[in-house]
Amino acid sequence: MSALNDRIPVTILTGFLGAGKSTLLNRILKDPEMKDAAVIINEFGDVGIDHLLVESSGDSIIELSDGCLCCTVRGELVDTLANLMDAVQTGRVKPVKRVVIETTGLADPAPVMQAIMGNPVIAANFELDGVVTVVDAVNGLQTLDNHEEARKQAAVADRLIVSKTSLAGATAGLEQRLRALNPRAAMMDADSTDASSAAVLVNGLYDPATKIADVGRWLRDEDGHEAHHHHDHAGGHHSYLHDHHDHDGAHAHQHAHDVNRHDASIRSFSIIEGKPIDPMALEMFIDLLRSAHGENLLRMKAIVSVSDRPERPLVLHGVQSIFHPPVRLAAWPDPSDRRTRMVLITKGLPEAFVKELFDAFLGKPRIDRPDRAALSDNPLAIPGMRM
Ligand SMILES: Nc1nc2c(ncn2[C@@H]2O[C@H](COP(=O)(O)OP(=O)(O)OP(=O)(O)O)[C@@H](O)[C@H]2O)c(=O)[nH]1
Repeated sequence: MSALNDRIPVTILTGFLGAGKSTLLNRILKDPEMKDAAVIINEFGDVGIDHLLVESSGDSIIELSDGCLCCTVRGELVDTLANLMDAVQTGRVKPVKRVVIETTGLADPAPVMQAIMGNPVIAANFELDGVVTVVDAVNGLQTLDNHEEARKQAAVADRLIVSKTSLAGATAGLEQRLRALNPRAAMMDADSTDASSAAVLVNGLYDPATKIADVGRWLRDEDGHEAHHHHDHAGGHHSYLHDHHDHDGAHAHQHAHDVNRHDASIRSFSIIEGKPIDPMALEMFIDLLRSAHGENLLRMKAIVSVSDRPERPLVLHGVQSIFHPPVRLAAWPDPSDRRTRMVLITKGLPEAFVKELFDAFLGKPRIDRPDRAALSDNPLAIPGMRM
């Protein structure tokens, strides 16, 4: 076990769904100071996409396999940090100077923070250096109104990074709201050089006393919480150093659902398609989803095989009603898997509904379902589905 002053600094990078965490992380990882950093990504859903899109130069991305919505993955994070320490100490991986943990957008940050500060074995080897929270200037105010997790993410931050300012109008209202939640955090624009250098991760030992009083309470509450929160993950596992799992099989989760953690109407699911998709059908599907159901679509992330250029996949990002410009990758990140994979997080928008819509646009025949033309004429009408 290392001496306390050798502890590895850990930064938690958080922010609500689609705020721009991975975008910021990709920029920061280009800083030479990040050469010996390990990155832990906690991704929602049963199909990992983030690890394909975060560009790390070394073998340093650890994917927490299961960001299932009703779990905090605290136990898995503790195991991962312990295994990382073991791998460093036994020389299986090169020394690590810093760890960055990118949480899911729905994460309550308190249990993640407590996993580092409250576990004696972890706290002997790692120290929480700071929390960096990304807040999206376009959806930020509404998200803070609607989601407690987002308010907590902002309140615990040492640095508040406001993203997408070029897409938003005035940000004074958002800044005021953030100041009320967190009077002392440094606030910066995601486009600034300060935000994209490794220095943004360096803060000094985390100090809850610099935050609003609620923060200390959340952390104390969290200390007692784990004892009551039971997981039994049939597929519970983590991987590291690019040893990514295939998540396509059915994920059998059995755990006591903690209803206080998340809004029960929030669901995550994925769509996988083996055949390349006609670009027109894709555009119509996305357009309908965005325009008719955008407010229930908290997040959509996809890597798509499009029939016009199947060798160059398209990456799509939807955040509520905003779809960011799609990006064509030069090649498939993992050439052995060229399937379209879409991960969605919805609120009150059933999985079956979205899948039927997708199948209809793909022209997959089924007798009891309207075809693409009928859906485009009347987007809300799906027989048997009441929204
Ligand atoms: N214009 C603009 N777009 C941005 C900015 N930051 C992020 N985006 C876009 O927003 C979308 C989502 O960004 P991500 O970095 O994947 O967001 P995230 O917070 O990691 O998303 P989750 O992990 O799913 O919660 C992408 O299409 C980005 O290109 C920004 O500062 N300006």
